[in-house]
Amino acid sequence: MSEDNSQSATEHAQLTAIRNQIDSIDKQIQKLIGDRAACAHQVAEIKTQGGKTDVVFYRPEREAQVLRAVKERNESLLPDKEMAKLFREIMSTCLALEQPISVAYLGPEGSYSHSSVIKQFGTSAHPVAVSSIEAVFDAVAKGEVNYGIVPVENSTEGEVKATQDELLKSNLQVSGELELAVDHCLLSMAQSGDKITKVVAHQQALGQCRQWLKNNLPMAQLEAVSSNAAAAKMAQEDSSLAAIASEQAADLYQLPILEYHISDSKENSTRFWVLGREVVAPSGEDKTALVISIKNQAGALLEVLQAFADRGLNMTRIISRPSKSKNWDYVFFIDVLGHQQDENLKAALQEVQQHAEFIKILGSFPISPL
Ligand SMILES: O=C(O)C(=O)C[C@]1(C(=O)O)C=C[C@@H](O)C=C1
Repeated sequence: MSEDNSQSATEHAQLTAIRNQIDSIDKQIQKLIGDRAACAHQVAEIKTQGGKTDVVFYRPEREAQVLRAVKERNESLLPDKEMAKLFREIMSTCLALEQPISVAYLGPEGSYSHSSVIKQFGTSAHPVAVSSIEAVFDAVAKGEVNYGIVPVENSTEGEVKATQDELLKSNLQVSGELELAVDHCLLSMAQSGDKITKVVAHQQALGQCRQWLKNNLPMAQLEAVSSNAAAAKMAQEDSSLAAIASEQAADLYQLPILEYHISDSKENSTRFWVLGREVVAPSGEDKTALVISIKNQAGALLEVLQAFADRGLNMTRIISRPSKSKNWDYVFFIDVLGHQQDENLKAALQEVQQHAEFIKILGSFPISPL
């Protein structure tokens, strides 16, 4: 036997041994996942006992606690977030066993909103594409879907005005929050960059990759289209085109990724909110979103801010928007750490009420562990 062969025989024996170990571990994992699913089934029976019909199966506060615990006890070679993602998927299938969950998002398929549905609910949820942010609110309010997901704020572009304006009118609850890295890729059927004559993408994506395009595809024409997902569809049919879109869009439209991470700012990310019809219980690490209009008197806004500051409550965001009821009249959207059932936040909100003409709690929800 040559040295090479003997080496590969040793390697073969080593691989066989470790693969046997993997097989045995997989068997145990499978058995335990099956046991976990049986528990979820029992949870559903408990939730529906006595013939209850208005049952809430999805419990974001519990999911956040499970995922935080997974990250906390992780001592493996896998990063905390990757380990949490695996459990995100396990819970997604367990929840689907209790009740299939439908989630409306701003389509088309392959958009960043679509990715946010999968990140928050896992792949067992049913994403339902609708054509506007207003339509997401509508679908949840009418009970056509269980939940909705809307973009709230982009790290480079700022707040999403349509979402803020709908929140002001709506009676829905903000039930969750997640942040999604907006990491653009260049997708094309072309064999190489020099075969690309045109780059298609949503105007915003073209803007976010302007420098990269100038440096790497200086000769290509740039064309703005309705969405990045629509651009991916076009690139699928014409190999002289390249689209800017997400890795998920590449998967969906079966387009090769010629280049990853082409955004000029590597930190570009969007925050999304989950919209539901139920109030979410405290998870231990929560945030509360509210909207207020203040009395037209000197120092009223300062009094509001003071009510939070006096109690050591961390305000993570404040933005103003026209109230739309009177010219030059504004409302303030405020995010503060804590749950509306926490004693100190409750007291702060009562004090805020004294200085506000109007106050609406949009919801308390878990800070995302993902
Ligand atoms: O604890 C519950 O209420 C469950 O329904 C179980 C479970 C899980 O798989 O852990 C599933 C779905 C919920 O969103 C939260 C948790």
